[in-house]
Amino acid sequence: MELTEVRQQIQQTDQELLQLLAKRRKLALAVAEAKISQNKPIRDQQREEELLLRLIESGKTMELDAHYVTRLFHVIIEDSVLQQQAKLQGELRGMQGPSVKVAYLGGQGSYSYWATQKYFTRRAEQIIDIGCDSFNEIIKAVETGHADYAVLPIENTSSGSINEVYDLLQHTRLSIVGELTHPIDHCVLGLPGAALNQIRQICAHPQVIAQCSQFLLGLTNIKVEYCDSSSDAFQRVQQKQDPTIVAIGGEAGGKIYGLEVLARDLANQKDNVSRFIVVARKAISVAKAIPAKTTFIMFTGQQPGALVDALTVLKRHGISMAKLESRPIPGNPWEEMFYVDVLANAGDYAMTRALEELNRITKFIKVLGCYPSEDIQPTEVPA
Ligand SMILES: C=C(O[C@@H]1C=C(C(=O)O)C=C[C@H]1O)C(=O)O
Repeated sequence: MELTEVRQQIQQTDQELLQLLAKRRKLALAVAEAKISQNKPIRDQQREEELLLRLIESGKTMELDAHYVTRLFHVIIEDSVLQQQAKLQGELRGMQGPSVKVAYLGGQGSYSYWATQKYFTRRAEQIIDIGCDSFNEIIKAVETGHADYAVLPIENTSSGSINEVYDLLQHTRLSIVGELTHPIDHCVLGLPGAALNQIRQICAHPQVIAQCSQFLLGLTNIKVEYCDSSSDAFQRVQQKQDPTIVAIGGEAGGKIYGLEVLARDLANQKDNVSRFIVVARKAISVAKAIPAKTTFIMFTGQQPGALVDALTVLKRHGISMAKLESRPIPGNPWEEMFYVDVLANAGDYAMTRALEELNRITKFIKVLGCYPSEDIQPTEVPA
């Protein structure tokens, strides 16, 4: 067969795959409706396990190996669960009418830009993206009504918590209404013709520098220029037109600015993933059929055992903690505000009781938001 002919057949097959994926998505939404009327949880891992085992067996008869089949269906099932969750929350393609205005760090091509697209594509027909130069400006954009939502990075597997964002959350009346994780693949990006052994200057956001610290330690005589965002770094490299100046950022983002990859996989951790939060002026309540997270901040005072007592309240109510972070309280040297993420719905009986008790024993407590958990752990099946 001729190359062009085979390629045509591949194209036709891919088109059929897309149609089948779209059909499967629609069916998953029909399942969500049935679950809503029967008051059933969205996720059913037993069903997922049965389905995966059946597909693996059937794949073997077609010379498709188990690993390949499992990987593909993890992605498909994750999408299906997230579509169903968005539907149940009443957010699917109509979060606030047809379009949403979203504030985020940088411009087109920054990591926050991709996270914004990923989160809101499911939820709105049109995203009006409002790029900002700082986290402070992002918060202000939503507070003043200039934007409906903000997307903010809160932690990263290589560099840990993003303190600036934690500190801003202490002083805003905005609520956390969503979360998402997004893989962050750092690359060195330069003008066409640039070479890795000739670079003299690197432009990058300070968070990116922190996440690639080990790679940067191996370089000598290179100036590092801090930028407001990865897209700001790309823009600077594009404007300077000097092949010895490069940026660090994501490949897809760099492409928008005509930059090419000179090196990849720069992050200290192999799995470099950022968690983003979505904030809005109005808090939401999360449907019971969806796994929820609640984030609150508390000041316990410094008496012996104060934090243990607070955490014991969670333990007594059977509430699991996903994260505990402490940050200084401005104006009160050496006193700390604790940030707590728990795997619970703020509207549940146990959580309401726990919050009431915490209210009594702490000096200050505030719920920053309750939101659907988008951390869909894949169902593993025996090999
Ligand atoms: C579609 C369903 O909902 C979820 C998604 C599944 C899927 O995409 O196959 C399977 C089980 C559930 O976790 C279902 O329950 O059938």
